Amino acid sequence: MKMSKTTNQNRRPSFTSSTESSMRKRHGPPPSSSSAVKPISNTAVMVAKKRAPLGNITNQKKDSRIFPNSSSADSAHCPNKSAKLKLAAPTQPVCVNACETKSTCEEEVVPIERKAFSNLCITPSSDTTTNVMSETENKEDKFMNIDNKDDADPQLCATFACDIYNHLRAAEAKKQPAVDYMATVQKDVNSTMRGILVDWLVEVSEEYRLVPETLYLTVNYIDRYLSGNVISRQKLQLLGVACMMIAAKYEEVCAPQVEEFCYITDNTYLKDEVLDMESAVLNYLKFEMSAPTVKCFLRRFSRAAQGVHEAPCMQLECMASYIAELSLLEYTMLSHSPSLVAASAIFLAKYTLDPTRRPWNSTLRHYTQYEAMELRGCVMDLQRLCSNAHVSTLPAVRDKYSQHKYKFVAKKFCPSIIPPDFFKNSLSHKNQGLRRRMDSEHQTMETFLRWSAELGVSDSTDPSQSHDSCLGRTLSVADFPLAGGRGLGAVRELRKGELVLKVPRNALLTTESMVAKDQNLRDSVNLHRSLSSTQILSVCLLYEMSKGKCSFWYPYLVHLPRDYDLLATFGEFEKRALQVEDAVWAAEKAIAKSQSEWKEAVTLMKELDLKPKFQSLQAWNWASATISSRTLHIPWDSAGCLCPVGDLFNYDAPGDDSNTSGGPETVNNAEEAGHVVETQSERLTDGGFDGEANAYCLYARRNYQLGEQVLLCYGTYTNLELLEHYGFTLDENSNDKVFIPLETSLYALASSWPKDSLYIHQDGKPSFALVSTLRLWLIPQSQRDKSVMRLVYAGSQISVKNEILVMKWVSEKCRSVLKDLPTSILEDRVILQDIDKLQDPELRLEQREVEAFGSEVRAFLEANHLWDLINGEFCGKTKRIMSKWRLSVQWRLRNGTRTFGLSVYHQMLSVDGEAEDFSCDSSGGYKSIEMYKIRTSKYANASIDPCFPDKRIPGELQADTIHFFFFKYVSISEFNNAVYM
Ligand SMILES: C[S@@+](CC[C@H](N)C(=O)[O-])C[C@H]1O[C@@H](n2cnc3c(N)ncnc32)[C@H](O)[C@@H]1O
Repeated sequence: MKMSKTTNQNRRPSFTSSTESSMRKRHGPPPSSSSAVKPISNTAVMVAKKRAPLGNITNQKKDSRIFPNSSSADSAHCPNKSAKLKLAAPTQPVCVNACETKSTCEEEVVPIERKAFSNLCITPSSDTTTNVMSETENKEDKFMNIDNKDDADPQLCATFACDIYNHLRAAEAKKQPAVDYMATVQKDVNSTMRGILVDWLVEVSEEYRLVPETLYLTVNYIDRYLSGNVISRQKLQLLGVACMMIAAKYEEVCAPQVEEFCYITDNTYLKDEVLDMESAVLNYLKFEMSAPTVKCFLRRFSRAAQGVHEAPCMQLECMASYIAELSLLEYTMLSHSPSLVAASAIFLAKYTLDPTRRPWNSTLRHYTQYEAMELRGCVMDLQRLCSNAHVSTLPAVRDKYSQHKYKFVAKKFCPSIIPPDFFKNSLSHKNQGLRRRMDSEHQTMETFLRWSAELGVSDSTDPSQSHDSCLGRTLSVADFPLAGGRGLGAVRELRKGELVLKVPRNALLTTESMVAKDQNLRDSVNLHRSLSSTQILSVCLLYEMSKGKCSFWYPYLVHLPRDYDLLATFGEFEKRALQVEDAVWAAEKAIAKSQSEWKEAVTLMKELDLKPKFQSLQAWNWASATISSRTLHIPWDSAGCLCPVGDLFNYDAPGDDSNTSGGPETVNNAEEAGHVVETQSERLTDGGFDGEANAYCLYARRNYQLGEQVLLCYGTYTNLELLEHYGFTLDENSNDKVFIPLETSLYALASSWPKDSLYIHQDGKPSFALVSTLRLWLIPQSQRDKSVMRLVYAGSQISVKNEILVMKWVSEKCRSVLKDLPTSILEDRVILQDIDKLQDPELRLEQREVEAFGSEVRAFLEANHLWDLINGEFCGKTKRIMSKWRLSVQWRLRNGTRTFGLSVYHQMLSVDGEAEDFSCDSSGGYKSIEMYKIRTSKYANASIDPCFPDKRIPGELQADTIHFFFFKYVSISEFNNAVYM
């Protein structure tokens, strides 16, 4: 993880620039003032009243009865309102706090002592510092009995809770509306109108301060009525108020009168009409007015989510209520039962408030009777609603929960990804082994963080705050399955440039610090100064490892990965699977280098009397990989240092302007302009050794939301380099380069540019040096005079003919490279899927799936004698080989896709370019092709571009636009059809 040699002082100013605008870009504008706290006043009431809820949809005339054009005179209405509002204060929940009786809850119950309240959201407490273990899988996941019979609160109905809850679960199916009534019953109304109605009712219930149960029951009555009665759009609002009136009579201590329901519709309906509708609803529902709504379940599940805390966690309750109320707006949510929506709302609320923790646990599983897996579909639907809430045209729920009294939960960021692992039922007896392992990892992590704190490692700038963990005020260890695995998450919002971690020099593992603690090591190392500093650090690391618990750094060392996926650790199969000559060669070189360095260092290891297992090549590979992937740069040793806690940051590639802060990230642009080649010192960094502080200081490279992973830029790397030094690749890596083999004479001609400047960019475009060299190479030698050379070095085209030759040549070259590779892009995708299937221990492969495996998968199974083990448990070694093989396929797929990109790009441009009359300009590169006409109908028909809704490409497009167009919006198969057919 080599950090830049750039000093902290050089880097810091770049972090101080304001990040407001970039945050806006990423997260949209801040909430408008309209979503801020709204005063409850008569004026506010009138705001609710005056809305014409279905107007947009029904195209009603302004004077239509259902959507009256309200006037300011209305505000004089309802003289008793304020008195009534006071009377109608929310009632306490009645029977919904169902709890379970002892008979059904006895298994596994752990006696609970009442604890002090602790908030569930991430707070800078030491509780939140060790999130590397999921909640369900660590020792804290003890089942908690939430039905304490001695509970003083009779409303909790502890004795009958279980029976009540079971009854509600059984009853919910009976009181459910049809899930498809819009399609099968209704003719004039649709789900959008229903949404508008519910949105308005949310506002009404807020203005009249009705209890939440009233709102939920209202919506239940509406849906049940609509399930069997066709209604016109003009009557939809009437149905809404009639249902709310019934629900209010059922739930409220002091329900609003019928006149008030007429008034709230701006007297659109007469009193008799409302009463008639009330009677129709009651008759249709056969006076069965109680129904288990989401709210019924939510109350109990929310209690289960909080365990046995004295005081409720308001933030969790508000968040879950917000999510559940959003579900009311959405007709399609009717397909989920209320208990499922309630459980899923709790799941998502917990996850939103603390994305670093597994939201589901044994207590929730027990009381909701849902496994995490069963919630998945519903949680995803709710997450979609939350993510879209800020752009929704139905703002009432969002506005309501943007208020202080609801803890502003609607303003909380809803993470877009939920780790699939969180839906796994990991407490089954099958996973006991895993759980034990995670328990122990959890404990050692706690020990490690405590040990680090004692050494002065801290994520707090306030030295007076002494804690028994070095984290918790700024960062927390967490698992990010899709972005590097174990890493560090933000436990609060972080500002760009903020110091997030400080690791004092005495905590760093360096050759110097290790030899300082061991005379024997120092003496031996001094005799082997011919070894490189990295070799010496490797030996010191192995030596330290061999000490086991006696090592000063033992708490740190136990957390190092046991194995790595760096190129040097690849076996023959994985190496060959890279397919591309350059990559295979890089792997061979890395393997050979590791071997030769090991051989050179063996003598020193022998002298140190290391146990044979620490002297082996395997141990050496481990030590070298540890150093390659985890060291940070320090000024006094080129091998770098191992930085406890600091090496838990995962990687973020430089290159995104909104993330970075000017300066070195312009490397690509510089290259484009011909000023090629970055140096190590130009690489981006987010920290460095600060001599004054005598500590390694790490800074936030951008703003972070609570719960987001905090990343570090280790430097600028292509995917092959990432694989070589760190053992992973990125799908979106703006620094990736693809090298296609070129003719020797071409390399000779390009001698003024370094060889590695002739490449294809991540977006499929050729590099400046490659285009320029080709332009020159493709004209006869006799014509390469001074004026031509000047044009070439200025980045300009030489002639139309020459330019087309360049395009054709590149296109052909790329296609022939792709053709020569053993597998196609499509096949690679299938191989990746097959590897995933093989790696999934929960998936049982059908015979026909196994038979359909392609030759590479078969060869792998053959080479590793795995045929008999399919659907069985692979051993650790096999799993490791498989993950390396997967990396190879992933790398070559990404590489091939870029080559394909270039091939297609040129193919397309040259086909049309040939027929066109275009003039060269001096802007250089392919920008000069901006006047190409895309007029062939085959391209126009192939277009599927949201930017051009009429599905036609406009007559003239800039080259960049064409490029963008083809790679972002047209799939490879569509493009194949368009271009090659
Ligand atoms: C300095 S360590 C980071 C912490 C590491 N994840 C851990 O658990 O200790 C670097 C290693 O993390 C993993 N890693 C870091 N960033 C990654 C990313 N963006 N994608 C995938 N893996 C990543 C790679 O295995 C890499 O070698």
